[in-house]
Amino acid sequence: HLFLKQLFKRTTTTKINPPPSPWRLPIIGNFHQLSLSPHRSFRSLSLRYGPLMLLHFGRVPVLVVSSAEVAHDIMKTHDRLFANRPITKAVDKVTNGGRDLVFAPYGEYWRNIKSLCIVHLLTNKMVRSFQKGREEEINLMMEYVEKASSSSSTVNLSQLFITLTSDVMSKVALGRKYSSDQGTIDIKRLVRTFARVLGTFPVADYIPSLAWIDWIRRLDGKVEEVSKTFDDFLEKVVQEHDVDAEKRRSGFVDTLLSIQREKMTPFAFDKSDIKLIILDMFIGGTATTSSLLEWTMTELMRHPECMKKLRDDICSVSTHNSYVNEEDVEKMNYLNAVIKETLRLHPPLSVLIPRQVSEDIKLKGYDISAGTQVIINAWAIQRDNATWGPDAEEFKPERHLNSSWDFQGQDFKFLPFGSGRRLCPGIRLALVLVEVTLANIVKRFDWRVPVGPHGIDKPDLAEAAGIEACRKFPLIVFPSSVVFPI
Ligand code: HEM
Repeated sequence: HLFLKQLFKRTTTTKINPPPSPWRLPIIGNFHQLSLSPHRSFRSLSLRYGPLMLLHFGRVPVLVVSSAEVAHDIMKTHDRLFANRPITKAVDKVTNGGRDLVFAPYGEYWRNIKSLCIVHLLTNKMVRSFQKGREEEINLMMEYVEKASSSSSTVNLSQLFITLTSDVMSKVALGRKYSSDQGTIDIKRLVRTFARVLGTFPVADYIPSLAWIDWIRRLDGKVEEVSKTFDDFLEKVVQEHDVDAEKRRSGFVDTLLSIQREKMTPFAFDKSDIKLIILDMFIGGTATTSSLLEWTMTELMRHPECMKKLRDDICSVSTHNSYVNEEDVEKMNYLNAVIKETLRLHPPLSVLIPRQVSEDIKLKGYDISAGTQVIINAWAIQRDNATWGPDAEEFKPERHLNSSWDFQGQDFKFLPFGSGRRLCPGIRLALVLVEVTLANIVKRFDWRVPVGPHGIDKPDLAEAAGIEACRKFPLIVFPSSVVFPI
C-alpha cells in the first residue's frame, strides 16, 4: 500500500510543469542573481527565461511576471486567487497580523476596510475637500523657493517634495501638521525610519538557516522599536481627536473615529485598527507621491522642449498671475501627458506590492503551487518594446496625447497603481497633489541644475537601491522666478 502511494506520488510529481527558472544555488536559491535594483535584474533574467519565470528566494518560490499578457491573466482572469499578499514576520508584527489595508489577507475584513476607505475617505468629494490644505503647503514651498531664487541659491527639490507630501498627508490623515518645527514628533523622520526598517530584507523569512544575520542586525528589535514609536504617536493623535472636541478637525482620523463611535458600519473595528489604516496612508502615500514629483522634474529638466511645452499649456489655461488652482489643472492636457509618461518610465513602486497564490493553479500551461509569491515587474512591462514600440525607453509625453491608455488598472501594459481587487485606492489623492504642485512650480520658476564637472547641465537618472526606485542623489537645482507676463 505504502509502495503504491509512493509510486503514485512520484508519477504525479513528475507531471508538474513549473515555469522556466534560472539555475540556483543550494540554501540561497537565486539571490546571487539579483542586484540592488531588483526590477533591473528581474528584467535581464526574464529576457532569457520568459515573462513568467520562477525564482527561489531561499526556500520560497517566487513567480516573476514581466509582460502585459501574463499580468492580465493574474490581475484580471485569476485576480481572486492572487489577491493575497505574503506577510513577513516584521509586517505581521507591525500590522498586528494583517489588520491594516495593504496586508490584510483577502477576505471579509479586508473587503470591509477597503470599502470603508473608498466610500468614506478617498472619494472625489473628500479629496477635493483638502484643496485648501494643499494650497497652503504649496504656497509655503513656493515662498521658500522664491527666497532661494532672489538670493541665487540652490534648493534641494527632493527634500522639499518629501516635506510637502508628508505635511499634506498629515493634514489629510491627521487633521494637522506634525513636524519638528511644530514642536511635535517629526512624522517625516518617523516615516523614513519606518520605511527603512520594513524595507530591510528579512533573511530569516526566506532562509531560516541564516536567521543569525537578522539577529546580528538586530532586525526584530528595530522593528519592535519603530513600530512602538509609531503606535505611541498615533495613540496620542487618536486620543487628542477622540477626547478633545476643540481639537477635532477634518482628517481621516476624525472621520474614522466618528464612524466607529456612531457604529455606522455593519462590522466592528477598533482604535488599533484605525491607527493601522492611518499608518498605511502615510507609508503608501508619501514616498510614492514625492518620488513621482522628483522624477517628473528630473525628466522635464532633461527635456527643455517638454518643459517649454508644459509651461505654454499651463499658461494657456491659467492666464492670471497667481496660484494655479485645481479646476484649471484638470484642463491641462500636456501636464496630464507629462505625468503619465513619468509614471510609465519611473513607476514609484517599480515592482508592485507582492501577491501570493492561494490555490494551485495552471497559468500559460505551467503549474504554480499555492503559497508561491508573485512579483509583477511594472517597470519592465512599461518599458517593453513589444507593446510600447522601439522608443519605449525614451521620455515622450506626446505618446499619450492621442491615446486613451489607462493607468488606473484597466490596461495591463500600464500598471503604476496595480490593478484588480488590490488596486491602489489613493490614485486621485496622489495625482491631484502632483498636478497642482507641478503646474505652480513650472509656471512660476525656471529651473536649472548646477553645471557638473564635465559641463553636464542635466540631472542624472541614477536610481536608489530597492523597489522604491526614487532618485539616488537629491535633485539640487537653481530656481529663478519667471517675470510675468511671459
Ligand atoms: C504616486 C503615488 C502612488 C503610487 C504609485 C501607488 C502605488 C500603489 C501600488 C502599485 C499598489 C499595489 C497595487 C496592487 O497590488 O495591485 C498600491 C496599493 C495601495 N496604496 Fe498606493 N500608490 C500611491 C499613492 C497612494 C496614496 C496617496 C495612498 C493613500 C491614501 C495609497 C494607499 C494605498 C493602499 C492602502 C494600498 C493597498 C490596497 C490593497 O491592498 O487593497 N497609495 N499603491
